[in-house]
Amino acid sequence: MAVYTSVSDDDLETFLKAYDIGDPLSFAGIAEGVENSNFMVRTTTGTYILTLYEKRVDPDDLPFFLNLMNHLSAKGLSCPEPVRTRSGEMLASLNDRPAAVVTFLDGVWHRKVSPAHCYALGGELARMHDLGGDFSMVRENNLSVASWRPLLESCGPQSDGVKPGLYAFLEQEITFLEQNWPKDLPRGVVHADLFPDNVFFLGDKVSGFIDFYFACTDMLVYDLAICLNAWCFETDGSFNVTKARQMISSYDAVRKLSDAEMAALPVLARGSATRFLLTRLYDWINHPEGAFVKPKDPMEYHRKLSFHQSVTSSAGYGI
Ligand SMILES: Nc1ncnc2c1ncn2[C@@H]1O[C@H](COP(=O)(O)OP(=O)(O)O)[C@@H](O)[C@H]1O
Ligand SMILES: N[C@@H](CCOP(=O)(O)O)C(=O)O
Repeated sequence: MAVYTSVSDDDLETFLKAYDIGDPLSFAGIAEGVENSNFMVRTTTGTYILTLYEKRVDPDDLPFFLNLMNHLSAKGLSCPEPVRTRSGEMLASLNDRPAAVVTFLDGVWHRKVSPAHCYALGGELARMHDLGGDFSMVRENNLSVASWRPLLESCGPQSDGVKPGLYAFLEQEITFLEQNWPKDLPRGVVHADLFPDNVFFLGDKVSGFIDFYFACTDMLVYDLAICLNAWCFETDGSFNVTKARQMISSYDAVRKLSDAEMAALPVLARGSATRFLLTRLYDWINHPEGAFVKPKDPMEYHRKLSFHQSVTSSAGYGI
């Protein structure tokens, strides 16, 4: 349940007076999500999402996220569009939290992913990268390779309580990644968390991307590596090469991948698996007793990382 901060009907009514979106008809907290408090607000003019940004989001990053969604939606990508207040602001404040209202996207996300979904995702991801090409703001990826060793150190010896030998395994992997991380690949705006729960579909077509709160400036093909991890493994841990081939080929049809980008996929997939293993491990070790958001399983990403360690070229991904 991701509603950390409650909002009363009176608070909402007063808050919405700053916007030109009509009068509230209904208002409900949204159970899904983990980072922020989200509410669905129906008004006389339509349906909107109200987000109150919680402590894991740095308020200084909010202008990047909101301007990015504004930029991409103006260019025709289906993603939440920040609604401005009557005085023209995308960012407001409610109950001592930074807050924003964005447009509601139709569609559902799929727990059971098909090759057709992967095909649709690859093309839309490439389109997002193209449309982000002239976005002028920059936000460095604070969860990239330079952050992994300090993150592991902050997990400390408790890591081995999750799996014996995990600390040494990760230390060795991080050393490999620090030495082999690509430096000269095309960069731009990446979503950086495009998991199935952040991609809505209507039928087999992508109807929108949500949750841009890890978006940053990084190697474009790193986003594809994140998607290979999040979309192409089966629940039994096996890698589905058909899904990977569908995703990579549809991406490549919209935005041509260079030989260097293709060749970098295995190391980027290792890096992406390491990133999610580490953040999940940190949350697993540090989640407060009785917290209502269940931490995600770090070992899922240990298994994914072990698979990528066995991949020697992009042929391992069906291409
Ligand atoms: N623009 C939107 N349109 C429709 N539903 C949305 C939108 N934004 C968020 N949601 C709903 O809220 C849930 C949580 O949103 P998300 O941004 O993933 O939260 P968090 O950042 O806390 O993980 C989503 O799974 C979806 O159900
Ligand atoms: N996708 C990440 C966790 C971030 O959750 P989200 O609800 O903000 O997408 C993971 O699976 O580790």
